[in-house]
Amino acid sequence: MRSAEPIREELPESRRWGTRGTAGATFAGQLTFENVSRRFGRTAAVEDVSFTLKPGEIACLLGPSGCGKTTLLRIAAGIDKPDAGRLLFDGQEMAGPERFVPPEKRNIGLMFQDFALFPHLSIIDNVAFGLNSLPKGEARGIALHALERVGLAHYAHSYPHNLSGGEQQRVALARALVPRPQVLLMDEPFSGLDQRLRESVRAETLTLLRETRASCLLVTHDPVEAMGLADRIFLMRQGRLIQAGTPEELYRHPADAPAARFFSDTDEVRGEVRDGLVVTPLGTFACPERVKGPDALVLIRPQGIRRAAAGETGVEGLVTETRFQGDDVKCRVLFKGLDEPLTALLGSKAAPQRGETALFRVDPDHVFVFELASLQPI
Ligand SMILES: Nc1ncnc2c1ncn2[C@@H]1O[C@H](COP(=O)(O)OP(=O)(O)OP(=O)(O)O)[C@@H](O)[C@H]1O
Repeated sequence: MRSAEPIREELPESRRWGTRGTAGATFAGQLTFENVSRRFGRTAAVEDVSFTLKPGEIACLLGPSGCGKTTLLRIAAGIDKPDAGRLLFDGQEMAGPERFVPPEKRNIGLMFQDFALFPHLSIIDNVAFGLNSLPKGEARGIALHALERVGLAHYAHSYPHNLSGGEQQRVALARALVPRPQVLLMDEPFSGLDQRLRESVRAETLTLLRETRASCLLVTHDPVEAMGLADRIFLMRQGRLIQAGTPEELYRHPADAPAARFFSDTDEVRGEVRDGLVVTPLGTFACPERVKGPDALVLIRPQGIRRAAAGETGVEGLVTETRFQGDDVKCRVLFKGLDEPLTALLGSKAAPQRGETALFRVDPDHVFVFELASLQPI
């Protein structure tokens, strides 16, 4: 049903979201967690976490279920309070021993995984909901502009149940962005979407976030999603911040063995530390200073094992299993000196047959050496 009310008014420049590439006047906020802890009974949901989300940055809180990501987001939003430590917004204390600023005074936007659109409100009224301090006509004008930007203006007078999951997600994003929050907090915003849709909605979300210039802290348990979206990743485990860095830093230089395992499949072999090197049946690798020996845990990514080229030396391995995967073939290769085969991801054109013996080389960029004690799973 179409409303008779006008929904478009001339907007002052500063209230417009703006068309692609012409973001309005929002100044991105900086969010600082300073030694934040939160307990629930005997559970330490968050323990002594410190980090800063920089202005305009898109960062992911990444970690397995129950590691404290949502608790941190709730503390940032003001839905929950820390037991210890402080939360600062642009240097001002929002939560701490002396002070608590309520959610509505924080200029922080929130978007949760179930989108939480109001079923009884039209799409345009859902988007205009957070603009209740403005006259209705102006609020609807801004909402319509935001809907145009996410390509859904034609649904302005429909209701949430008429829209697909991906469309509802875009409406929720428009709703979260129209009040021009300085920081947007998103909790698993793509988890309700199927795989194919997820990628396109994720790309669109990234474009919109860059356009509106809001700083964004996004919770996910999916390392691929975090690497595709984030300027920086904060990796959490059991309530603690394990590592912070760019996706490349975390992927190439994981802080510990569970962090390496979290970012991709790995096989593990034991190495012997000798004169600053670690010796394994697959070759000798540099040994980082943190590993004292005499034994070391060596993690090898499947993409780090390749076939030796003609004339190259290599380690002999027997291919015990092959699985075609399109561009790649996943092989299980048994090397001399090891009890179990390792997984190698080989280009399908160069892949050996099952039962074949071939020479292999291991790329040190995909090898990570840690103390042997680091067997704890993430
Ligand atoms: N209100 C609560 N009462 C009791 N325990 C809680 C409460 N909220 C969180 N916890 C516990 O705190 C820990 C961290 O929970 P949190 O929801 O922050 O983790 P998460 O990383 O966001 O997990 P998920 O990805 O499953 O949402 C968990 O052990 C959880 O059971």
